[in-house]
Amino acid sequence: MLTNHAFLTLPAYGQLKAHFEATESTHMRDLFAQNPDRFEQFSLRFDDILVDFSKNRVTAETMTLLRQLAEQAGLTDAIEKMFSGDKINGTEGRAVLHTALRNRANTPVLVDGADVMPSVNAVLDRMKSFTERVRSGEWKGYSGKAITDVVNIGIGGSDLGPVMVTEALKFYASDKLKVHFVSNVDGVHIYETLQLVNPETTLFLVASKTFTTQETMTNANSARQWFLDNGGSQHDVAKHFAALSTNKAEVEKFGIDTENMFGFWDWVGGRYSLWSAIGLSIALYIGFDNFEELLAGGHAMDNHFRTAPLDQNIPATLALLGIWYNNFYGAQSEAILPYDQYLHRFAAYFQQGDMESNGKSVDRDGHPVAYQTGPIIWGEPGTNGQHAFYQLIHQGTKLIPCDFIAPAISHRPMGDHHRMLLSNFFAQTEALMNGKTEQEAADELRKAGKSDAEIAQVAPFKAFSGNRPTNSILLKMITPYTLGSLIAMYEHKIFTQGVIWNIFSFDQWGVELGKQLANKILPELEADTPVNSHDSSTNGLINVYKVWRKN
Ligand SMILES: O=P(O)(O)OC[C@H]1O[C@H](O)[C@H](O)[C@@H](O)[C@@H]1O
Repeated sequence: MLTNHAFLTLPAYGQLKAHFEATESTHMRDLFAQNPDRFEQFSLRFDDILVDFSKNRVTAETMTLLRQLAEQAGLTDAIEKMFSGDKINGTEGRAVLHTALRNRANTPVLVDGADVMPSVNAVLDRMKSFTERVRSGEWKGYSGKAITDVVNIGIGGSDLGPVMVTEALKFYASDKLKVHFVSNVDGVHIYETLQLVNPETTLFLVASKTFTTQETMTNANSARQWFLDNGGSQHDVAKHFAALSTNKAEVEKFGIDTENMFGFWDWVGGRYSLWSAIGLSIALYIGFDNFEELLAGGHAMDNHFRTAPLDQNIPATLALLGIWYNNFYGAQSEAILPYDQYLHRFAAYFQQGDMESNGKSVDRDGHPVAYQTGPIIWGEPGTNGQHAFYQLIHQGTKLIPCDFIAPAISHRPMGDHHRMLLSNFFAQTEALMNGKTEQEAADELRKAGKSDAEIAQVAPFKAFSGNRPTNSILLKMITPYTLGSLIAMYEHKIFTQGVIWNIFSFDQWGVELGKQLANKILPELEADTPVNSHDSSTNGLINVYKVWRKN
């Protein structure tokens, strides 16, 4: 278990508060003017990843105090506890070991005294041979044809990771095998997906840690029914359905041959599970060697996080910067802005990763917290975002720290596209930092021949305050390896923040209440008689629905 502490009474917290008050009005423009080494001083490199955090509202003193905060919160000890299988998921009494799934060094990792690595390796071996059989065409559908389409049925952590990674690594995909993802319980999702595939050549992966999730089981049942209605027999199900789960009993009950079950363990959190059997759709799509590269990249970042001193530690640095804005500047959200179309689901993926982990308001002692915890995570790929919501980031009243992410080399070099894309990346972070004074805006208008009256009228609207913080994360290329490192980097950032806020990052009780109520409401929707057991709004909505559905 993690050691508890009171975040607000850590000595560094008080010092940071005073430091914040003393430096809040400092403009980054001045910090850059005063310190020509700012880029060298405030950037870190790891393999082919450069993290430039110099465009933040920090000085060397800020970073020192933030690192003290991490030390006082027991970060070093907490990291060791996570990696060595302590039950740091306190409310569920579980270890947190997604790092063991990508432990390519194969050193023993103990849970309750037993090394988990032999089981991890055994599942990886089975995933490998299955992947190779399907990709080579050796695995046949019921009519003797090779598999052409994989449909992953899962939701939350059993969907978002595979979706994000298969999109991000599309360049590495085989053109013989397509992947599709069905998550929403809205029948439209499975309906539209089934329009695209043929039962003879489709493999369904039912991905669910618990194998009890309503959406996934409903979609899996509909997929099986469609398969049986369109030429497949009960006997053929074994050739077309595999399960990715921790729950063998439920897999058997559903009727999937446990030969086709790829297991994992309760110490893998759903939102950290793409490294486990849940990643089978990734392996099938990009090949097992590439899946192993993804694991290797994650493992390399694990080693960095575990061993690098705090002033060199990339995930810890990003976490501390997040805390600086979240807890001192009162920032409510963080934007993740990938300048890479293949990373278009990256922000959505870390929406779950971060918000489900650190969206907590009770500390590890069970007391309500008196400070802000996890931020709202959102974002869209550049340059689309620039033409939609960047206005507010540049000139709105809210402070929104942004992570800009881009590869230096595009997998699809097309004319001048990539240079244009990157010129936008660099320009945006520069503009957000520097801004434009009203005087500069007025000078530009004067040069353009505007009258004094026009200038006085328009210049205030053309000024940019600047001083808006960004991290620039530049990768040489988005390869399976660098993507693995990038994902692990954010995972450990989230972990670090949870440790400092003294909250449990690996449970998600907040998703339960809505599920329970939906289960209560579902049977009420069957009858045509009106309901009156809820509040007037819920009753009113249900009763109008009951009337309207008849037309
Ligand atoms: O993989 P499953 O057991 O089907 O769970 C799928 C999802 O269910 C819940 O909503 C949890 O909050 C998520 O963390 C989880 O990823």
